[in-house]
Amino acid sequence: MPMADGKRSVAETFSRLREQGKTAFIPFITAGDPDLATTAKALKILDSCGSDVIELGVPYSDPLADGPVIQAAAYRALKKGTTLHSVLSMLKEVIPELSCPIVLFTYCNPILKLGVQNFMDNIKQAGVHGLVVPDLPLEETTLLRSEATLHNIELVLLTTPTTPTERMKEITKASEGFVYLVSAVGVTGARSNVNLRVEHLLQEIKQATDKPVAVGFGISTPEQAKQIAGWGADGVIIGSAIVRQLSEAASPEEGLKRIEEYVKSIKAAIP
Ligand SMILES: O=P(O)(O)OC[C@@H](O)[C@@H](O)c1c[nH]c2ccccc12
Repeated sequence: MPMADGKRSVAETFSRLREQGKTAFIPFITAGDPDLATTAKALKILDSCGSDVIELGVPYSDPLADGPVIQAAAYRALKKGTTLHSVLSMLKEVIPELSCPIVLFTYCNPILKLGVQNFMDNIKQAGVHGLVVPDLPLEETTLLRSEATLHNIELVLLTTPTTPTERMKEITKASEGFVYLVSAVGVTGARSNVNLRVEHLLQEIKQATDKPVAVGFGISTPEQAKQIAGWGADGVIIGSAIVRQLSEAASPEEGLKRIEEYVKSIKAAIP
C-alpha cells in the first residue's frame, strides 16, 4: 500500500519490480556537488530516466568508507556551504516532483549531532523514505530503530564479503527496504572487475531471506550491471561513476547531460 504521501515505500518499490521481473537501478549522488540547484536538477533527471530508488549522500568531512571520487565530491559540497539542513530544504521542494523514493545516505555523526528524534522528524518532513548509515554497526541500530519506525523511515543495513554468515543473517533480518550487499572490501569507487564472490554471496543471502538484495561498490559499466543482475540481484547501485560524470564535465549543464546519457546506458543493460 502506498504511504501517506502517495508514494511507494522502498520495500513496495522492490516488490512491484519483482512482480514485473525487473532489476532496480539505484543511483547515488552527493548532495551539493557542485551546488544544491544542480543536485535538484540531477534528482529530477535520475528520476525521469527510470531510477527506481535514489540514494542521496549528505556530504561529510570524514567519509571513511568513501574512495577519492565521492570524497572529493563531499569536499566540494562542504566548501560550498552544504549542510544537512540545506539538503533537507532542497529535498522538501523536489521530492513531491519525483516518482521514486529517496534514501538518504549519511554517516552517524550528523544524526547524533542533531539528536535521533530530531533527525528523523526532519528527514520525514522533507519526504525522505529510507536511510543508510554506513558506519552504524548492527549492535547500534537499536539506537535509530525505534525513531525510524515511528517516523516510517526504512533503515537499510549493509553486509560485506567479510561479514560472517551468522552476522549476515542478523543483518538481513533487521534490514528494511532492501539488503545492501557491498560487493567489495575497501572504499567506494569504480573497479575494473566485479568481485566474482558476489554471485555466491547473493545465493547465501537469498537462502537466508526473501528480502530484496541490491549490490553496490565498484560498479561502473553496463556490462558489470548486467552481470550482477544476471546473478539474481534485485538491484544495482552505482555511485562514484555517476558522481564522476558531474565532476569531469566542463559545466553543471554538461554534467547533467552526461548523467542522463550514462544512466540510459545502464538502464538499457539491465532487465
Ligand atoms: O561509488 P560506488 O563504488 O559505485 O559505490 C556505491 C555508493 O557510492 C554508495 O552506495 C555509497 C556512497 N558512500 C558509501 C559508503 C559506504 C557504502 C556505500 C556508499
